[in-house]
Parts: sequence; structure tokens; C-alpha cells
Amino acid sequence: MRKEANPTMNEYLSDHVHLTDDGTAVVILDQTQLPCRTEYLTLRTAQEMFDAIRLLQVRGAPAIGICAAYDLYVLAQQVSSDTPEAFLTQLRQQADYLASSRPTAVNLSWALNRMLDIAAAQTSIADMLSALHRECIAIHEEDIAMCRAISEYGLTLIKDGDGILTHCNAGPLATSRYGTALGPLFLGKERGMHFHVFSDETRPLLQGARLTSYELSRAGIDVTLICDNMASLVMKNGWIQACFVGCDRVAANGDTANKIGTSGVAILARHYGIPFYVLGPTSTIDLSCATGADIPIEQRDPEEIKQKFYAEPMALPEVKCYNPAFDVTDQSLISGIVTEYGICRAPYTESLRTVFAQKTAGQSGEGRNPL
Ligand SMILES: CSC[C@H]1O[C@H](OP(=O)(O)O)[C@H](O)[C@@H]1O
Repeated sequence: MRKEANPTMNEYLSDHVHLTDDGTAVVILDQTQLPCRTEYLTLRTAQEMFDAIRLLQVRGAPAIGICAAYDLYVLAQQVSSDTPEAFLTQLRQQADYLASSRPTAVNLSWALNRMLDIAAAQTSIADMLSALHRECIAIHEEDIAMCRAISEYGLTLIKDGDGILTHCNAGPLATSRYGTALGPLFLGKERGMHFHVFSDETRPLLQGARLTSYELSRAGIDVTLICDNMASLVMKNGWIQACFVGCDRVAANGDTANKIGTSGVAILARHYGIPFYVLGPTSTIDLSCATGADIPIEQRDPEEIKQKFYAEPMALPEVKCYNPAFDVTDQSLISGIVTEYGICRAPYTESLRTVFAQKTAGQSGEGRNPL
């Protein structure tokens, strides 16, 4: 990715995942160290790559997919095999290992399968490596374009001066550039618009506190950090005109898996009559999941609840914890699903299928809303 001279926050962060100049390693901005420390990690081994995703050093559905694509290209260069068939077998094993790092964000398996398909279409190992190199860069650059298109459509849903509530982080750090839920806010800022963002801190890993408020405040976008249990009051006060959230997997009927707590925000928004929008690229839609019940929900280490961000444990070691990383928002609570092809409205089973038909036809989604 090009480094912009005097980059804006948006441009600066779009390089948070990239290949080294010689293409033999992946460099990521370690998101577990933000906002206090800006530290980069260089990933060369499958274990380092698996851990980086598992530990949320790189996170966010699109960003995970982009990173995994780069990861697989780097690992492909390390495969020693005599035949294309043996090469592909070893590559599939590496892809399966990376895919096992986190189950919910469909972009991870989507990106890895796309890389495997392009490799399988080649007839020599040299051609496989060239194709993998082109494909991982294409996945990254397409995500920039998708997030830009999502931002345009999302911006049509809000007006200058609006209050927006968001949950977790779906900005450039979770994607490539702009982001999904935060994309319209970055784009609006570029056009001189002003918004008042209320960012849920998003326990237990505090992506909203550590990442969203970092991205927005450094970009000069007004942001107020709140505890997750304050969302109801800020909505009741009339400070919120829309809720924008990202997504990790959208089922065929529109049920959406996103960071734990999202479904609660959607229920509150419905209670207060506030529109609730999911924003995400079509690479996050999984038509093979009929409903949200089919989406695997990642269960994470209970220590993230009791200890992770405290000088000392906040609960006795013997206390059981339940730590699902995501929940599913019922499609009936979603006002619209904003993709790079436009704003999908209910019934989502039909509108999401229309979007996929366009995508399959290779039509550009920019600039029109066919839905
Ligand atoms: C633009 S997708 C971002 C999505 O991913 C986050 O999960 P995590 O931080 O665990 O990777 C969260 O669900 C965001 O909405």
C-alpha cells in the first residue's frame, strides 16, 4: 500500500496490515497495544499468524480476511514440494490451520478459500505463487473500494450534526480504509460534515474505548466514550439519530453476528424508535447460513472478563464466566444492511440475494442503489 505524504488518520491506518517490501512476511499494527503504544509485528510463521488473529493483534472481519490472504501468500513461499498437487495439499493444510483461529468472521474462510481457488486454477508452482501474490493484493485493494462504496451509501442515511451510536470497532483498523460502520463518518468528515459519535467501550476487550475513540478523535471527529450500560440513557436523551455497527457474518435472512452486546443495542434502538443499521461488505454475507442460528459463535477465555484489563482480578478465580465474543441480532431489528452494492432492506432474503446476483454478474456497486 502506498504511504501517503502527511497521511490522514484514515490513510495512515489503511497500512495497518501489509506485506514487507520483499513479500516474505506480513507486518501488522498490534491492535492489543493501542491506544497507548504503536507497535508493529512481523509475521513469518503459521503460528505467529494464527496467534495474531486469535489474540486480536489483528482483528475485524475484513482485516482478518486481508491479513489471512497475505499470510497464505507468505506461507506459500515456504512450501517445499516437487509437484503442484503436493504444493496445493500443503497450502490447504496451512489455510485450514489459519481458518481455525477464529470461527465467526466469515471473511477469514472467504479470503483463504479465494486464495486456494486461484492457486488451484494454475498449472505450475511458479504460476501459483504469482497468482497468490496478485490475489492477496487484490483482496486488500477491493476492500478499500468496498468500504468507500459502503461509506457513500451509509452517508445517505445521516445528516450533518447527527448523533451516531456505535459498538465495538468497525473503522479502518477493522478493515482497510474508512471502515464499515465508521466509514460514513470519515467520509462525511472529509466533506466538512460534523457528527457526534457515542462509542460503546465494548467490554470485555474494549475495542470501542481503545480503537474507535482512538481512530475518531485522532481524525478530528467528535466522539464521546460511554460504558456499554449507558447506551439506553443516551438514546433516551435524544442524542442518537442512528446506530451504525459492523458485522462478522450476515445470514441469508439478514440475521447478523457482530460483537457481543450488539443485539442489545438493536433492541434499545427499536424501543426508542432509532434506526439501527448494519454496515459491511458482501464478503461478510454468508448465504450458506440460512439464519443466525447457523452462525458459529466464538467462545473466548474467561480471563478476558476477570483479569484482562485490571491490575488484579475483579472476581475470584473459581467464579465461572461466560464469554461469547459475538451475538446475533435478529433481522427484524435491523433497519437496513449497507453493502458496497447499496442499502438492503427487508425482506433480506430477497435483497441480499439481489446483491449477490449483482456481485456474481461482476457489476460494480459504486454509485447506484439498485435495491
Ligand atoms: C468491520 S467488521 C468489525 C467487527 O469485528 C469485530 O470483532 P473483533 O473485534 O472481535 O474482531 C466487531 O464484531 C466489529 O463489528
